[in-house]
Parts: sequence; C-alpha cells; structure tokens
Amino acid sequence: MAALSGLCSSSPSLKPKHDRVVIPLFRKYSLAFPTRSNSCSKLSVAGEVSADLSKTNSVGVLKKAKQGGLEKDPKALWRRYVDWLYQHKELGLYLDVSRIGFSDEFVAEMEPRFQAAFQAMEDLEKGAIANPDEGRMVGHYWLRNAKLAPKPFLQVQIEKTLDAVCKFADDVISGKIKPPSSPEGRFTQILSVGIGGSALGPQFVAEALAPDNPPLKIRFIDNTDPGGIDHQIAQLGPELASTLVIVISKSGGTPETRNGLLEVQKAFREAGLDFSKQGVAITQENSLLDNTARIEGWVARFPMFDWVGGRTSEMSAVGLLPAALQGIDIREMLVGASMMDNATRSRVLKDNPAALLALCWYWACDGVGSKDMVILPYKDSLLLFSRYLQQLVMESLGKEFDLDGNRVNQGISVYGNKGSTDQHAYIQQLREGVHNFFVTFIEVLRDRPPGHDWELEPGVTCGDYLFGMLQGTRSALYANDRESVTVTVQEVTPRSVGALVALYERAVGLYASLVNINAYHQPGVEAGKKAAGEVLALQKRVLAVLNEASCKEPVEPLTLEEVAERCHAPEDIEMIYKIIEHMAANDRALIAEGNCGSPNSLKVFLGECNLDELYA
Ligand SMILES: O=P(O)(O)OC[C@H]1O[C@H](O)[C@H](O)[C@@H](O)[C@@H]1O
Repeated sequence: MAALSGLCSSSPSLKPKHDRVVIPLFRKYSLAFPTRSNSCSKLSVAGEVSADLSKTNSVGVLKKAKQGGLEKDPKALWRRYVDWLYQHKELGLYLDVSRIGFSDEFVAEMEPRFQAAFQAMEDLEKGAIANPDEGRMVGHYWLRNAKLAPKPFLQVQIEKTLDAVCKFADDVISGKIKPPSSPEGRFTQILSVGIGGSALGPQFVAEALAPDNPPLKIRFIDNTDPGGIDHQIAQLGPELASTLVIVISKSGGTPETRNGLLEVQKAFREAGLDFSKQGVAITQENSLLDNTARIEGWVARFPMFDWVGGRTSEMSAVGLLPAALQGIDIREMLVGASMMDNATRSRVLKDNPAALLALCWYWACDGVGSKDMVILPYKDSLLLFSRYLQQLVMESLGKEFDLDGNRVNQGISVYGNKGSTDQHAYIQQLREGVHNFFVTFIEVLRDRPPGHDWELEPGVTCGDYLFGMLQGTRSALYANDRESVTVTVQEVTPRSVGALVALYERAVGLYASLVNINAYHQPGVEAGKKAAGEVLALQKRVLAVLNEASCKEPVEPLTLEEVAERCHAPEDIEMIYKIIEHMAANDRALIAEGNCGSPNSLKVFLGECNLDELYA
C-alpha cells in the first residue's frame, strides 16, 4: 500500500485527513482514488480487503464532517432545508437535499471537481467522443432538442424519426395501419420484445403513464424464459391477430431478444398468422434485426442511433414508439426532459438539481459506492422507477477501472419499490439494521385528479395517509442518522416523467466525471454473455457424445466421467453435470441409473438416436 500515500500529492488542499475505515470483506477493494488529476499515479493493487479513505478519498473534509453527525436542531434544520431547497418553477419539481449531511466545507472542496464535470458534460453535448473505449459520441441529450446535435444530418435524423414515430402511432391508433386478419380491424395490443435498455424505459413509462384504457395495451417479453414467453402469448390468446410486435434491440443481435422473436414468430405460424404484417423493428441500421425486418418486409422499421446507449434510449424511438401507441403524449415527455436538460446545464451547483444529486451521492457513498441508493416513490405508478434506475446507475457507474486505468471498482447499488408498501417489508432494517444505504424519496403532491377526492375519516383522505407515511418514514430514518434526498413533483405526467429521466441521466453523467469513470460503456456485461456461449457450445459436444453412445446397439448409457472424457473436457465435469441435469428435467436426456441428487451414481443416454447428426 506504500504507493498509495503518494496519491494526488501535488494537490495540497486535498490532503488526506481521514481515519481508516474498514470495508466489508466481500467488497474486495483495491482502490486508487478516483480523480481527474494527472498527478495521481496509476495503480492497480488487487486483493486489498480494506480501504483507507485517508488515502483513497481526497475530499479531506468528508469523513471528519461525517463523524460530527447530522444536524438535529429543528431550527437549524429548517434553515438548511430552506437554504438548499431547489425548485424548478415551470416543472413544479423540488429537490430537498437537507437530509444529507454534507458541510459547506465539503461543497467548497468539491467545487473544482464539479466545474470539471460541467466542462466534460458540455464537451459531451458538443459531440466529443465521451465514450472513449467504444470511440462513440454520447448524444441522448440531443434527442429532446435536435438543434443541439453537433451536425446538421444528426438533427435531420432525430426530427425525421420523431415525425415518423408520431405518424406511425397515429396511423395505427386510427386503424389506417391495421392487421390483416383481426376481427377488430385494428391493432389492440403491443407485444414488446427487448431486454435491458430496450425494455426497462418502456416498462417504466407504461406503468407510470399509460391511461386506464389505452388505445393499445402493452405486454413485454424481456427474457429467454420459455415459461414467461408462453405466458405472454397465452394471455394474448386470439388477440395475437391484433397484436403489433415491436422488437427492440440496439445491436440487433442480443440472444434473449432473438429468442423472443423466434418464439413469437412460431406462435404466429401456429395461429396461421403472417408475422411480417404485424412486426416492427427498432434497431441500428444494417443490424441483423434490421436486415431481417427489411428482407421479410415487416410493417415498419425505426432507427436506433449509434450515439444513444441502451440505458439512455427512453427518448429515442425505443421509448417513444411504445409510449405513443399507448396514447401517451411523447412530445410532452420530450418537453419535460428538455426543460430539465436546460436546468441541469447550470454551472452553479445550487441551481443544478442533477449536480445536487451527484453531490449527495458522493457524500453519502464516500465517492466509492459505500452505501446503496434506496429509491422509494410514494406512488404506485412509479413502481418501476427503481428498476429503471438500477440499470441507468449501476451499468453506468459500476466499473472496474477509471479513465486513467486505475482499478477502482466503482458503482452505487440501487434498489427499492414503492412506499408505503415497502414500509411493511424492509424499512425495519433501514431504520434499525445495517447502515449501508441512503434513501431517495419521490413525492407526488397531487393524489387524485381534481374533484375525485373524499375524506375517509374527518379531515383525512387516503392520500393524506400516503403523505403521512412518507414524511413519517423520512423523519424516523433521519432521527436514526439515516440520510435521504426527496424529489417532489406535482403529478405523474409525461412532462414530469421526462424531467425525472433527464434529471437522473445527467446526475449519473456528472457523478461519473466526479469519480473519473466512463459511464457509457459496459465491458463487464460481455463476460457473462461469453461464458453463456461457452456453456451452449459444451452442451452441443455433450449431445454429440450422448448421441453416439445412444446410437449403439445396445444403447450405452454413460457416466458423467465418461461424458466428460469423451468431450475432452474433464475439467468441465461440473458444468457437464448441470447440462445433463437440465436436459433430464426437460426430457431431453434419460437417466438409466442413479439420480441427479448423487452425481456419481448417474448413467444417462438419449431417448432417440439421431443418425444424421452422427454421420454429419
Ligand atoms: O438493445 P440491445 O442491443 O439488445 O441491448 C440490450 C442490453 O444488452 C446488454 O446487456 C447491455 O449491457 C445493455 O446496456 C443493453 O441495454
């Protein structure tokens, strides 16, 4: 660890002042403090199990001030509330950061970092290669204000796509574009097939904003789980004939999405329906999906742009088309996002709600993700906000290396559902148990549309209870030194949802700058995909070996050792066991002897011999 003490030594104001803090063993830390300063030496010290904030976190006042505890004097707290309350008048959005304990000194020390983050954000918006690993521009902010796009052809692309989305949605809703063989004579259902960034935004927005009786109802296939897929198709029943299938994949090659598509196409064939007359693709030009849709003559294709990442694609065709088809005012979503974008371009920390959020995150998580972010919207329709944010925050910030190549293992964990429901589940632990989180309350002031409220006891409505639960939980947590942020909106509308999406997109971008990581790539996702590919390749070898033995006269059941040996993969015996266990559970391998609970007893064979494959 000796080299660590030299970190950032050229920056005297950022000298370490902290005590050693022990990080739980499972968080295998090997930290070099995230900073933009070139004076920091490049370090990669794997295997450490404790992190020394004094050496890894150059914000000197952070730990010291934290030891002082949170402000508890009601008058001082009220002053802090008023002093720091952020308000976006036009959006009717407030951000209260008073229950996060940062000090003025901390804010002052963070100021230069914020100025650097604002500059990085400005460069990004002007078209800099903000995703250096992939050599890509990052342009989701242009989607809600095309004039900001750095090249005229990008502007045209954005505007043309938006017009095409609106027109297509209008034509589908009006019945001008209709399915060939539906008794209703118009599309009534959407089946969205996509995963990750190609599902989470549309799911969140559908839950938040779809009217009670949308012109088209939406369902999702967002996995390669056959049971889940069958369930969605079964629920559609005869309405499959009036279902618009939207296949969404930026890359156009994600296996789960491809599988979903193949399964849905099979269901169409079995129902005697022509899929191409009901299929829509949203993907990058010339991707596998795009080419399939073009060659098969699907109803429509919409572009995904290279410079929009999946997790920030809600305001592209990915989010806008499904929303428009459900009758959601997508131009209002864009207005809300654009207004928030304007506000979050401010270089004055107190006037910039995204910067305030990033400040709170940094403070609460010590700039190293030491606490989890619990998202608690007190509104049923915002249930999926935490799930949406999970990808946005964790895929963006959860990085092994910083931009200078230091191993930092950054990130902030996100979870949550909704209040007051969660008060009856895990808030007990938040109040009294392990102190490893901070809360974000999302408060919605309007309970019901005007004229619909009633008092279920004198002076008290159902919504008053919800309000009371939020305020009570916030106070109870704070009284026990649990910090929280509160975001308040007037109503859940397309505008406020657009604003929330934009607020968090920018907060993530700014925070990424503060900790010096690339928020726009996801190299870690590849490892799991690659390993899955290897498992499927091994399965093919296992099948070939079992097939050969099963084609013998008499059939030769094999032990796991024999299968592994014949696959030339003795080191993969555990995976071979798992493959056989899965095949046996699905009647694709038969057990001659023993059972899966005692692997050494097993002898297996295939029910059928495939001679074609044997002699292929
Ligand atoms: O839209 P697709 O290319 O199908 O990608 C879907 C998802 O795949 C990967 O797992 C990425 O990590 C996600 O960021 C992405 O949203």
